[in-house]
Amino acid sequence: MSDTRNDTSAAHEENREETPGKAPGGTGGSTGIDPAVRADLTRLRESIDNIDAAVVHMLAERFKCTQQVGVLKAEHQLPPADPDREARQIARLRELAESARLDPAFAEKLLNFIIAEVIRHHETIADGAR
Ligand SMILES: C=C(O[C@@H]1C=C(C(=O)O)C=C[C@H]1O)C(=O)O
Repeated sequence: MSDTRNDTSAAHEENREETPGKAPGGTGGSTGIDPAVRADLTRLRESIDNIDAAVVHMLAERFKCTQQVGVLKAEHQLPPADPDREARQIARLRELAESARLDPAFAEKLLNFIIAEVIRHHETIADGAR
């Protein structure tokens, strides 16, 4: 069978005996890892941590803006969701994702996830204004 997910070869069975997440052939943890590989992993993980921090800060700023939009909408009896605006944002984000070599479907899912939370906030703000 060519589907490696269903591979029952001896090598595959051997790999399955290793603890998931641990380097094969060593004592486990980081002790068996080549120092050069360890250094690369550390460097990359430091960048990942910085990026994750930037994402959190950017999201926090975005939610500060959307909260203000929610207050404006509640004050002027506007609906929490604006599907036309969302469609334009999704089209734009998909294009940006493509040029950045990010999966556009993933970018769309992420934006929809964020927008759903924003709409929930706007509904809460509107409920409080009633
Ligand atoms: C923030 C707004 O409210 C909602 C949330 C959006 C968003 O998070 O980008 C976009 C459209 C609306 O459904 C808005 O109308 O601009």
